Amino acid sequence: MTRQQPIAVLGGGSFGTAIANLLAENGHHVLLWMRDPEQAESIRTLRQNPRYLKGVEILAQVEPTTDLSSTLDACELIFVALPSSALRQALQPFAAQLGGKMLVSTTKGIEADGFMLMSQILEQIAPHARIGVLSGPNLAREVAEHALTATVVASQDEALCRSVQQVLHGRTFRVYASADRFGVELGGALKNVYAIMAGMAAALGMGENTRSMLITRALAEMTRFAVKLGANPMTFLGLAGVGDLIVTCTSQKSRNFQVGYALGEGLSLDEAVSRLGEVAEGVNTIKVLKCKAEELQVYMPLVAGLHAVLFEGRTLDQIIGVLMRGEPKTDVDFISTDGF
Ligand SMILES: NC(=O)C1=CN([C@@H]2O[C@H](COP(=O)(O)OP(=O)(O)OC[C@H]3O[C@@H](n4cnc5c(N)ncnc54)[C@H](OP(=O)(O)O)[C@@H]3O)[C@@H](O)[C@H]2O)C=CC1
Ligand SMILES: O=C(CO)COP(=O)(O)O
Repeated sequence: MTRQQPIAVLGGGSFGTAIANLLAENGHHVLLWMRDPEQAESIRTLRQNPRYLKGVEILAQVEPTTDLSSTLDACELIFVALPSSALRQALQPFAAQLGGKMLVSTTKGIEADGFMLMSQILEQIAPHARIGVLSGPNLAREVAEHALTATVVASQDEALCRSVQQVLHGRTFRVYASADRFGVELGGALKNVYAIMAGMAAALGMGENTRSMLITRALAEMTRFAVKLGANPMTFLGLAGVGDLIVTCTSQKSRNFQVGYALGEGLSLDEAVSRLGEVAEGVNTIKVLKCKAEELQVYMPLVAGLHAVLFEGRTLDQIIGVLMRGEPKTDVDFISTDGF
């Protein structure tokens, strides 16, 4: 990739916009693809995204576009910041243009059919592309407002990791590399579910002990699940595991947390989602995860509990009772007993 070649960001939502601005700050020409011509025109003329990240100035080097085919042709490095529900449908028609490109998913969701992560979908659509993921504790607004932030680029393709580090690393944004693409991506998708629970607990006035218990047991539960799928548990101790879990379970800026908060205030799930008006991936992930955990026979009491409240007509009080009175367990699953 030459310095003159533009970099593509697909998706004109909060995260796509934040990433596009970071790249532009580092001197790159960015093609920010979105589906809505009116939104593109507003960005072109007002240098603000009218719907997402209000108040954030979009730099001149970010060029909004609605022409996906030309965007893909012009760029070798492509960040994908589309919701998980849209990624396959948006890119499948352009599969022939993706061979040899570096495709980096920033999307933290799971496709129900086949339990596929977004980078696996990219791999399926474009078997000859070079694939990576970007994930970590990266609330879009904080990234855009230059809060000191770290993230992880994960791929077995070391050159791809280096390219992403080169273009994104900057004054306020540090990019760490990992070879564990699956673990990094799974961490980003799973934590959304626990952020919904944390939002509910916050709305109900539960205390800091409760939040700490929830985060820690969530980490145990998601790690147990990931190990069953063959992931490396150590990845969950990094930014894309516990790092992202902490930020989404403690911040009102997290959309998944906000959905949980609204549920805790007594709104229905539909009301909570429509009040948000943005993507909260955890709402779909909880369904997919519950099924997969049952199929794999992984013990995930928090996931089962949230699912029961959202979709099986159980009350939160009933579920809290079940969780707290469950049989006593050991604290850390992965402590070796052979001398360490
Ligand atoms: N926001 C954050 O803090 C972070 C988000 N992420 C991940 O990034 C992904 C995107 O989230 P985010 O940017 O926040 O979401 P937003 O809700 O802010 O924006 C979603 C964007 O996707 C577009 N979109 C929706 N459906 C389609 C479609 N079928 N075709 C083309 N474009 C479509 C929307 O367009 P329109 O406006 O026209 O509907 C909008 O531009 C999620 O998986 C999220 O988990 C990752 C890290 C941080
Ligand atoms: O993934 C995120 C922060 O790392 C954003 O979380 P939300 O999608 O819940 O806003």
